[in-house]
Amino acid sequence: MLAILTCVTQNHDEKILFLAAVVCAIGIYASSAIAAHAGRSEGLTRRQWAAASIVASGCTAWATHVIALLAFLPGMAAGFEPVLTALSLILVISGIGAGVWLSLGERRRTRRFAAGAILGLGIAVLHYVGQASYRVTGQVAWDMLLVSSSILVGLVLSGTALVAAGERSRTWRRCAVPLLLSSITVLHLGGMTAMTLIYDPRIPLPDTAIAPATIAPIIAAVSLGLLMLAFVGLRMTLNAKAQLRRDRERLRELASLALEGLAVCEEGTITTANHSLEQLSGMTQAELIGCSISRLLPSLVLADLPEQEERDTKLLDAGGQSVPVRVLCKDITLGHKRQTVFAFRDQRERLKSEARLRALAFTDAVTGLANRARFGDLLQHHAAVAREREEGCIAVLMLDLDRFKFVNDTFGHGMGDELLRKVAGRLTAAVTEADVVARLGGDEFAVLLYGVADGERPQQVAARIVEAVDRAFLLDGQLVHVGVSVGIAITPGGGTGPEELLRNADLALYKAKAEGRGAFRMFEPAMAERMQARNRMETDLRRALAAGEFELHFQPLVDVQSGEVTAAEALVRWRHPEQGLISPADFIPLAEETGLIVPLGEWVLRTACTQAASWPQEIKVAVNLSPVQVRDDRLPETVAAILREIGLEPGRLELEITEGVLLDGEERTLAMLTRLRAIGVGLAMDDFGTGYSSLSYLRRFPFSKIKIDRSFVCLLPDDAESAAIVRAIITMGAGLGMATTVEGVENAEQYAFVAAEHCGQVQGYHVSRPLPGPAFLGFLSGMEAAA
Ligand SMILES: Nc1nc2c(ncn2[C@@H]2O[C@@H]3COP(=O)(O)O[C@H]4[C@@H](O)[C@H](n5cnc6c(=O)[nH]c(N)nc65)O[C@@H]4COP(=O)(O)O[C@H]3[C@H]2O)c(=O)[nH]1
Repeated sequence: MLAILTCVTQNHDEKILFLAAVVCAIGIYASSAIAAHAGRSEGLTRRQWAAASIVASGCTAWATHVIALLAFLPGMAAGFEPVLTALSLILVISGIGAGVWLSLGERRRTRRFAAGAILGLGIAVLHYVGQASYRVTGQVAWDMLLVSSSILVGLVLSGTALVAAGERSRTWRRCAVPLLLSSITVLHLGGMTAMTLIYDPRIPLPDTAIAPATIAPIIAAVSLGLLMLAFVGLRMTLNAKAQLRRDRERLRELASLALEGLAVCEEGTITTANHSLEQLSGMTQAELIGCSISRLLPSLVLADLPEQEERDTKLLDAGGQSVPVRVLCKDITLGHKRQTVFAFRDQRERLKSEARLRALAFTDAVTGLANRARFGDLLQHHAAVAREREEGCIAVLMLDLDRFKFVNDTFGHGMGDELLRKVAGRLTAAVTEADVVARLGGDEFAVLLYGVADGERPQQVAARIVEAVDRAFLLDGQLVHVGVSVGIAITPGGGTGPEELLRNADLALYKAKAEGRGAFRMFEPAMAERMQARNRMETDLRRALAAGEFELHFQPLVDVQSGEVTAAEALVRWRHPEQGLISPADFIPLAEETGLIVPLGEWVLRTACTQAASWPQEIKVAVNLSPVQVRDDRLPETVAAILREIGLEPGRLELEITEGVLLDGEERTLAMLTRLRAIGVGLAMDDFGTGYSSLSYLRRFPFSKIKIDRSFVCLLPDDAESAAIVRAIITMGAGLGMATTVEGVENAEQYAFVAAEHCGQVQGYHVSRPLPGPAFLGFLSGMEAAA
């Protein structure tokens, strides 16, 4: 170290040495400014400026070295061997070129270090080939230890310089030039100190040696070139900075208009942020600028963020709160610099409205209970869990309100909704918080219980529900009674999959309703079998209708006063190819459920009217109408058309309607019956006394006849209560101007009783059983002959 210091201070002309340093500094500035410009350029221009930068670097190193040699004071004549001097220039340009080329785009430090070492090697070769070209009148001796140590240190320094140049950190990058300068200095001064010149007049300077005075102008020209290049570089740098300022300003103006938060980053550090980002992050502009983007987006690996692809993540705001954001990043060139723009879209409102929508999609709007979709999801989930864990069962309770339609039609839909809300409240109160209550639609509710051990808890819950809904509801100041029927299916016997459970709970519900409503039933496998049999029958029924397997029997109605047959009731029969004659009680309910009653009823009506047309004029025909038919708006037109088609007088047709029809909604039924009456047909209230009959019904509805149900007749004449009822109805009918028919008269005593009570007509086995058409005609002839 001392030797180097002595060499610098004693063996060098300090002014020229200073000049070498100045040329070196100018050259390095020119090379790096041009290299930076190359980095900002594209394509061929980029390559050309990169080559110029390499040549400038080589020339800088070479000129510095030669000027430093000129500063050296050997104390004897000295000169430069031209070939080696030129070769040293070529070698240093090649070395620097190779080093730079290898380091371009290289992120691995070891590779960059190797590239830097190659670059350093070029400079070392420059020095030692250059020094070899330095000739004096004497001998040159070398301190090889110093040579090799200066090369080693020089290579390490130049390798480290290129490692630093490629680092992300600005501080490290700033160290690159001083490190490279140190490498050059060490190589030069080390080489100079290692060289010992021994004056020997016997060794003259070679003839070809160029005198220092001759090489000085060449060096001056090269230095001037470097100086010019430095100016060009300076100009380009200033332009680039101005461009960057303009671009940033323009971007800031644009960004201030954006509703989304925007941040422009340079190597992960925010350089520009807009007002929206300030609001989103709760940070001021001053806090944002210079802040690392990772501080805002801690959960995002920025290197993995593809360009132009939105990512949902969390933004950490000033208060440490996570704000859900959607981030989009894009690399842009700003004033020739690669920068990254991050756009932040606040997701809070979107997520809130999505959550609201999700809640709406899974909630029943009327009751606020879970809806069908939500119930289906929960059932699927819990059924899967129950299957996997094999512990605990789940139970599905299907509920159907018994008289909801009546309430809805009578009090209106607003009250119907109110009732549903009240029912929902009672259902929720009847279960625990862990259980799920849902409204599946209309008056259909469902309950899901999980973790049940056996049928005991589901049955207890069902009993509580039946009891709760059975209590009267106060609606618009009126007490309203509705009941509920419940069907229960429990895993695994009642099914394991969600659909199976629902289907089986439905079957149990069907059974509960069929057995009288206001009750609950557990699913039993026999129910499924019965349902299958029912399904088979339905298919059979459709086929029978097409195949003409139905026939009509007629039961005479006798006028008590005259003893003559005045009418006959048409009663349908199904002559099944295998099962023989099937009673209507066995298939009419199914035909009603499936809607098949409409075509079947039309067939009955047409057939009954056709047959009646061939009977004596004074005999009427009575046809039963199902409530389903009465609900059909086209019924009056159908009846009128059939009568017209057959040519039967409307007065000869009597339509029998059960009281149940009146429950369908008074106004609608009244309108329908009025339209039927307008055709001229008679209307009989069938099975009177069994349903919800009231005197007001009889007064309001245009019935021409009451048929007293046979349940009141079977105990006559001995049962005083039955006798009183029958007597009362006959009296009431007479009072209202309606004819009365007593059904189910099976013996002479009953006949005598009703005759004594002045009933109009009698129907029953005592007169005749229902007879096929020809037999009925035979019966009529028989009656005529007897008379
Ligand atoms: N025990 C007893 N029974 C007697 C006596 N006299 C008549 N019956 C039976 O009582 C039922 C009278 O018909 P309904 O009350 O209208 O009751 C009918 C009616 O509601 C329905 N029905 C029959 N045919 C039709 C039809 O064409 N359309 C519709 N919608 N319903 C029908 O099926 C029900 C049953 O019909 P059926 O089995 O034919 O049974 C008939 C008849 O056979 C008697 O003295 N003692």
